[in-house]
Amino acid sequence: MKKIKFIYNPFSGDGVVTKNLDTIISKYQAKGYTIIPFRISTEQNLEETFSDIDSSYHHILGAGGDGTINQIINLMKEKNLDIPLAILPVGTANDFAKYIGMPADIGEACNKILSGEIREIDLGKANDKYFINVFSFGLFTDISQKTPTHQKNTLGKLAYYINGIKELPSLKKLDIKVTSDEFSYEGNALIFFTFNGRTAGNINISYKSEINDGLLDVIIVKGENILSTFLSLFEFLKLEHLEEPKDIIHFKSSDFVVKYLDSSLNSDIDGEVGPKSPVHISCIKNGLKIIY
Ligand SMILES: Nc1ncnc2c1ncn2[C@@H]1O[C@H](COP(=O)(O)OP(=O)(O)OP(=O)(O)O)[C@@H](O)[C@H]1O
Repeated sequence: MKKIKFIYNPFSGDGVVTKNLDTIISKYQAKGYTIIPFRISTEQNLEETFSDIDSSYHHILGAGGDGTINQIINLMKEKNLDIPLAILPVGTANDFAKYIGMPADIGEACNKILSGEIREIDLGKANDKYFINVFSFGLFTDISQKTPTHQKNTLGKLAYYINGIKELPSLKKLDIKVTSDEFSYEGNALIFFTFNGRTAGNINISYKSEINDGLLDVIIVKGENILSTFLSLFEFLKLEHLEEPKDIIHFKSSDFVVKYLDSSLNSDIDGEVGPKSPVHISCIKNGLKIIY
C-alpha cells in the first residue's frame, strides 16, 4: 500500500477538517493508500512529524489555510524532502489552493487530488523562508497575522476586510529601494507585493502571474497622493490596475533585493511573519511538486 502523511490543522477556518476525517480516509483508502495522520496542536511541534517522513511516502496531504501550507513547505525544504504536496483548502482565505482550482468541498477536493497529476511549480524564496503565494509588506499586508483566530473562525474572510478597513486611517508610506536586473526603483511605497500565485485575501491583485514561468510578479502601490491611491485601489476592484498603471509599478523578476527603512516592520509570507529588510527574493523554478 502507498503511504501518505496527512497533516491537518483543526484550528484552520472553522475546524471543518475535523468533521470530515472519515470522508478523507475512506476516499484515500478506496484508492489503495494508507493514511498516517498528524494533528497540528500547540503542544506538539509540527517539525516532530517530519522526522518520520521520507521518500517512502507517496505524498504529503496538507489540510489548512495558506499559513499552514507555508509551514509545511518550509519544513519540507529544510528537510530536503522532494515528495509531492497535495492541499485540502480548509482555512479562511486559501488563496493558493483556490488559484490551482481546489474545490472548497473536502470530498470533491479529495477526488481532484486522487485523480490529479504531479506538477512542478515555482516557489518564492525571501531570505531563508519559502513562500508559495505572496511576499508582502505595507498597508493591509499583515492583516492575516493580526486577525485573531476566533474572528477568522466566526466571520471568515469578512474578518480580513473589517480589519483592513480599520487600517485605512493610518496610510503610511515607506521609503523603499528595489534592485534587479529587470527593473530598479527607489521611492515611496504604500504596499509592496511579490506574487507567485494571484490573490491575497481572495482579491485578484496579480492576475498576470503564472506559477510555472520561473518569474515572480512584483506590484508596488506607490501612494503618491491620497487621490491617486484611492483611484488605484478602485481599479483593483475592476481588475484594470495592471493595464495602464498610474500609481502602480508592475514587473516580473526571478531575482531581486528590496530594502525598506523602517527596521521594526515585519514582512508577510503567505499570512505568516516574514523576514525584515533587506530581503533577497528569488524564484525557484520547479521548486515544488504539487498534485492537482
Ligand atoms: N504549528 C502550529 N501549531 C499550533 N497552531 C497553529 C500552527 N500553525 C497554525 N496554527 C493556528 O492555526 C490557525 C489557522 O491557520 P491557517 O493559516 O491554517 O488558517 P487560516 O488563517 O484560517 O487561513 P488562511 O491563512 O488561508 O487565511 C492560526 O491562526 C494559528 O492560530
